[in-house]
Amino acid sequence: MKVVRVVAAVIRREDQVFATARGYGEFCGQWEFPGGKIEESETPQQALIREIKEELNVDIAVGECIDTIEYDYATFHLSMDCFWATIINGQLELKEAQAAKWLSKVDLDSVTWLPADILLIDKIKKVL
Ligand SMILES: Nc1nc2c([nH]c(=O)n2[C@H]2C[C@H](O)[C@@H](COP(=O)(O)OP(=O)(O)OP(=O)(O)O)O2)c(=O)[nH]1
Repeated sequence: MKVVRVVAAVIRREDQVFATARGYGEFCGQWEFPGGKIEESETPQQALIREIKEELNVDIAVGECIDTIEYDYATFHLSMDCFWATIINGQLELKEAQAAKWLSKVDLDSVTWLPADILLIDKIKKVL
């Protein structure tokens, strides 16, 4: 099966994390952490800084890796490196997402996550 390597940022502000709803495609309307595919020659951290600038127009500092999520979708295998991140410059703008929310621990179950993200949410809950 095709392997898609993705990187995602769990942007943190005090006890909240920033989630976005997909604005297009197969998973339109479902919630995720901003990020995208790692291009050849990029490190995961470089890919994450680039994607967040493209999608949200802010600069981030990339922190520790939370987990690498491995998940089989119907047509591909997802391998997703998930990092803590903080905004270091700029105001959030939604360039691609249809909606966004800052979620605290008790709000994490209130949105419909992409299937692969369920595995990550438990880890985030332990830290928030
Ligand atoms: N960014 C992101 N992608 C996720 C998450 N969970 C999850 O299953 N995915 C999947 C959905 C997509 O199949 C893939 C990410 O691809 P993408 O479409 O965002 O990447 P991209 O912007 O580089 O690609 P493209 O649309 O330009 O082709 O990973 C998540 O939390 N964040």
